[in-house]
Amino acid sequence: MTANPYLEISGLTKSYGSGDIRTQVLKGIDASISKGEVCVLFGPSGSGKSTFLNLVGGLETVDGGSIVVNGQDITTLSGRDLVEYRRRELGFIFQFYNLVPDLTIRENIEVCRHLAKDPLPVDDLLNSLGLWEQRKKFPNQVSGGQQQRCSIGRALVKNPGLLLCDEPTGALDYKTSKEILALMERVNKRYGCTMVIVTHNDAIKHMSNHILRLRDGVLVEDEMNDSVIPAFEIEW
Ligand SMILES: Nc1ncnc2c1ncn2[C@@H]1O[C@H](COP(=O)(O)OP(=O)(O)OP(=O)(O)O)[C@@H](O)[C@H]1O
Repeated sequence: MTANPYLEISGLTKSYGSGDIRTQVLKGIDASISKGEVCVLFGPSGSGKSTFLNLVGGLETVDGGSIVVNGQDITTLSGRDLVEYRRRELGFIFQFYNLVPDLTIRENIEVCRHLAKDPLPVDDLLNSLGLWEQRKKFPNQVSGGQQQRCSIGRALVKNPGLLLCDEPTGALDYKTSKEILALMERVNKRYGCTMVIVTHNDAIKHMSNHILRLRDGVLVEDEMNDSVIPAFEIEW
């Protein structure tokens, strides 16, 4: 167990369906993630990675177990409290950017600012994400990598404690993927947010402090990595 965990998961279970077609997707997961860690979650297709992320993100309800985030068991929350948890504590980054096409890059980031009590300054974010020159453009006028930078900005502007990333480089080419990973590394250092990254890309483990691996709904690997390699030096 990690001392002073930021995210502590105990006995987490989840199934879908009912009767004969009931599938047990998560079969009792225990995991502890410290504040500021970059944690990567691997596993074959169908092993339960997205389900895990959705439960931690409060997007789905658990069958059993607890998910304590920053001292609060989110499995006991409902309605407004759950909305408040997602607003206050979480940023989501997905494979597809889901930007609003009619808003500029700057506006796509700004639109989430009012959700937070203590948002980050947008100009500062645009600069640290390398988007200052693109700030007045619309999503279809910038590259895929720049759109992903913008979606990272949208997740970050709320100043979340926890960034949940589902295949953040899945739609990007090799060079752009490395740039985005390097950016996430800088973001983690600069803003101190804890990251959980779901990916199929095994190379990402080298830039992570903590490696989790699911197989068929069971956690089969839970290792700390003491020799983190900067994203730009990783080859795959
Ligand atoms: N809403 C749902 N209803 C029924 N079954 C579901 C639902 N969501 C996920 N599943 C099933 O749960 C299992 C785990 O799915 P999940 O998406 O968590 O896996 P994953 O490891 O993220 O896979 P991938 O790498 O392909 O995205 C799969 O068998 C999937 O079909």
